Amino acid sequence: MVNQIAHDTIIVATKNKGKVKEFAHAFAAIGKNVQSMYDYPDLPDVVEDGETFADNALKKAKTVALALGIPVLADDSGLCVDKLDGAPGVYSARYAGEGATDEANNKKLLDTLGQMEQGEDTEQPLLSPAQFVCTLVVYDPETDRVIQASGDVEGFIIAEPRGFGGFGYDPLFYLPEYDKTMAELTMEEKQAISHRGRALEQLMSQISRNPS
Ligand SMILES: O=c1nc[nH]c2c1ncn2[C@H]1C[C@H](O)[C@@H](COP(=O)(O)OP(=O)(O)OP(=O)(O)O)O1
Ligand SMILES: [Mg+2]
Repeated sequence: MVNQIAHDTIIVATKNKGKVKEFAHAFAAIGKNVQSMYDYPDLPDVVEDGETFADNALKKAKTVALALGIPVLADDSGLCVDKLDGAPGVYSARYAGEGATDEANNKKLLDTLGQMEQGEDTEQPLLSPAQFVCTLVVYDPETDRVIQASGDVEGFIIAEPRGFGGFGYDPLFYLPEYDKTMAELTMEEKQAISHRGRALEQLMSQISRNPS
């Protein structure tokens, strides 16, 4: 990548428009454009069958980088809920089934937690601790070099969605220190504290410490 950081355009192996917006915003700050898999319609599909975020991120970065012949960044991320023993985890995107919408995944999460709560003596429904987790991988097809970075953020799942920013599970992810959900933060605020923002910071510092 490191090569790639020298270029004006960063290619991100994603089809998630929410991620594309966040990366575009982050890289604009250092004068870089972002392209995604939508800019290269003939790319092969990537089956995300890894057991970890890192496995899937590497698979996405490598598949697209080998197809294009240049370094590529990929993001694999998800929501881990304590009460669900870390689920949906790497299955976050398809929690409610293959190709599920964010709305369907959010509904499934609330239904699942709601069912678990029946019979529980709880005053505060659904304040289940949870983490967002993100692993970023850059793969350079010329050198076979891999750079990996991760980030996470702690919060709580709330019973009613709040806010219209962000994407995915953001409206259900409550941050007590802000008294807001992730979907009620501005993009700058989200970036400063999110799993993706933290992973990106770690990635950039690795690259600046170890350029090639
Ligand atoms: O900041 C976030 N705010 C809310 N939800 C989030 C976030 N970050 C990941 N998530 C959720 C969305 C999706 O359900 C799953 C990611 O799955 P993941 O496979 O990495 O991404 P994806 O399939 O949407 O796009 P792609 O693989 O093309 O990058 O975790
Ligand atoms: Mg995916």
